[in-house]
Amino acid sequence: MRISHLPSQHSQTVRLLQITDTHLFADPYGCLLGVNTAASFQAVVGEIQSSQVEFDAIIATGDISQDHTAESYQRFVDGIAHWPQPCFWLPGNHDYQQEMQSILAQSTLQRCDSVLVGEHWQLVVLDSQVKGVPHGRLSEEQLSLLDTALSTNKDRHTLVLLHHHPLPAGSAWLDQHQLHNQEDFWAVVEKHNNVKGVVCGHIHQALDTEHKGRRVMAAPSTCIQFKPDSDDFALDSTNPGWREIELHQDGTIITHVGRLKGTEFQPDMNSTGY
Ligand SMILES: Nc1ncnc2c1ncn2[C@@H]1O[C@@H]2COP(=O)(O)O[C@H]2[C@H]1O
Ligand SMILES: [Fe+2]
Repeated sequence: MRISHLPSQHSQTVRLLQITDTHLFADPYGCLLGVNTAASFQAVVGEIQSSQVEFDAIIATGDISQDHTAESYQRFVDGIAHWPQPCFWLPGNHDYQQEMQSILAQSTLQRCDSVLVGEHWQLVVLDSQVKGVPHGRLSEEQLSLLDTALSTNKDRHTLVLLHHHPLPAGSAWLDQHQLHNQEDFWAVVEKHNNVKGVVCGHIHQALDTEHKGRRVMAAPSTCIQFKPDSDDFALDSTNPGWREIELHQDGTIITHVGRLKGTEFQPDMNSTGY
């Protein structure tokens, strides 16, 4: 297992910044359904800076690239390069692992399975990608990695990260692309009492709910947003954004979503998919 450490900083509380579904292209003018994804990503990074969001690490929960190019991954690296904090990342369905592994291994970026966070927490960072299809699945290896991390560090509160949503989000078109073996995932989680939260990307919308007694959160994409509770593909006019997650030493999670202001990154609302 690839294990990283994130020492706790000034206080015992650890603050994470979730950035997800950037869908970047090699082309700086590359657009997804009318939104220039490089520009919206840069705007989100700029807004996080100007609103002085404080965080100890970034978690990038997949779909970093839309075109699988090394340049698109480099664009992500460059976009966060001014931040000295580490970035822990995992692959989404749109990612190309070979390029990811080589480009996202620079400076502060790390692909690891588990992060021991301060004295009280751990992150388990899972790969739910099934090559070439939008839905997710956790392999036996990933399920066993989760099980091992949870039992080895049973005294640490745990936040599990994966790209695909491990519960129905409430939109039929999107739920066909959810984590397909979610019963297997929850069976492992339910064996242990230290999982305090699960964080995913993929659904391009904010979510903060409870499932099987555990907190489940997702963040807006830095580009286009999907309309909640729509059985057919539909975009939402809410702005690109991010999620901030505070991990407290007693196991409490405090979280909120930040978004851009204005109307610069409105997608083509009549799009029917991509
Ligand atoms: N109209 C559609 N119907 C079903 N799936 C779609 C449609 N448009 C896009 N998708 C896929 O659904 C995925 C959901 O989010 P992704 O960013 O992974 O990428 C999306 C596409 O792979
Ligand atoms: Fe996505």
